Amino acid sequence: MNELYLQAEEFINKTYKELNKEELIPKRLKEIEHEIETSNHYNHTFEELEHGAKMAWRNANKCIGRLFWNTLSIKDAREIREDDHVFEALESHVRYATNKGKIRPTMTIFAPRRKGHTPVRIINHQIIRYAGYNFNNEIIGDPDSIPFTKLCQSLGWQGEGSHFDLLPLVIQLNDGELVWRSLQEKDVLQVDISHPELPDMNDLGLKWYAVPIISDMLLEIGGIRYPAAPFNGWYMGTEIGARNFADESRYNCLLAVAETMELDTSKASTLWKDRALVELNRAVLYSFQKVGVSIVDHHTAAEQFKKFEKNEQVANRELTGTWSWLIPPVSPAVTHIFHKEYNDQFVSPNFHYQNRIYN
Ligand code: HEM
Ligand SMILES: N=C(Nc1cccc(CNC[C@@H]2CCCN2)c1)c1cccs1
Repeated sequence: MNELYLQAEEFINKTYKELNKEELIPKRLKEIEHEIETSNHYNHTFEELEHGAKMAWRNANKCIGRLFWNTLSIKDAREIREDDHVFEALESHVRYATNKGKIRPTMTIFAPRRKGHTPVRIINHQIIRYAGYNFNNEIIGDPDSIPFTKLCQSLGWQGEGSHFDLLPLVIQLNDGELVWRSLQEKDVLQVDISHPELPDMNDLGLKWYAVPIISDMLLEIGGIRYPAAPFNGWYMGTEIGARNFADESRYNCLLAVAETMELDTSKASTLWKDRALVELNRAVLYSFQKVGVSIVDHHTAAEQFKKFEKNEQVANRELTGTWSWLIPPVSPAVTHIFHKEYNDQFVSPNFHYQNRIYN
């Protein structure tokens, strides 16, 4: 029996049951069987695409934000074939998702792989991200972006060399040459980081973008693979405050924060790193909330995840998760997640990593 048909059958049965449309299953499976026989492919209806994308989020084992899986907004971009229209769809995604700060979880889905070809690929890791440079061992910007920044420069893009240069969009159509275009600054909401009690924190000149939009993962639904399906939610504060700003291999700010707090950094046992980390994370949450940009603290996120666990039990679905990714990087053991185990099994529909064409 055809492997693609088996995956389609499993997806249709599960989906139409969840949508209370079981009576339509036999007819739909006949249509799909015929389509696969004649073209070794089948096309999802918008409803199948929409629910499949929501199921993929629900099955994302590393995601603590899954309580809201059923609220995902889907933009159908499967008919887009020209680079100008791809760029327009991405800029439209940024504006729609940003929503002046009241972030809307959104996914734009471009054409699926067919006959070994990839109609659209987005090369960026995230739609909005800062450049990274290594000027003779002087590191500027986000070190994580150094390889992609070099690729952009090789395509003719030039940054200003600041710590927060917005990277351009880079796409590939039909496995062809790379095409790039800069985002419009006015579309990119960014938040200046200040502290509720420590005024000197402003002098660090820190800021971050409001909307994280992952654009390099492949979405698989019922055996059909969508290599370009950028998706966004809102940030959990620790992603910015405990990783992007604090990792030594990222913006490496902890010592600078400790110095503005006039902490004793002479020995580890003063726990100066922990005190700087907490205040930096408080500053991130305070700054986003002050300007009305959606963000969640790691305690609230863990409580929401607990509600998700309960909902899945009531829905009679096996919960799957990746413990090491679900625990937050700040105070993990004060969340319930730390104290339980999770079944890290893969369930389709889901997301997959895919090869990076730069390094
Ligand atoms: C709505 C707010 C959301 C929050 C607060 C949230 C939070 C997170 C966090 C903190 C991570 C770990 C990221 C890291 O440590 O680098 C994560 C991973 C992930 N999330 Fe969510 N998420 C949200 C929405 C979404 C949406 C809308 C999708 C897709 C439709 C999604 C899919 C994923 C996936 C696939 C991963 C794993 C990424 C990887 O393997 O690198 N999340 N999420
Ligand atoms: N809040 C978010 N964070 C998030 C989710 C998935 C993946 C990522 C990026 N993870 C990889 C980064 C890059 C180095 C280590 N972490 C961030 C969301 C991004 C898109 C939807 S929600």
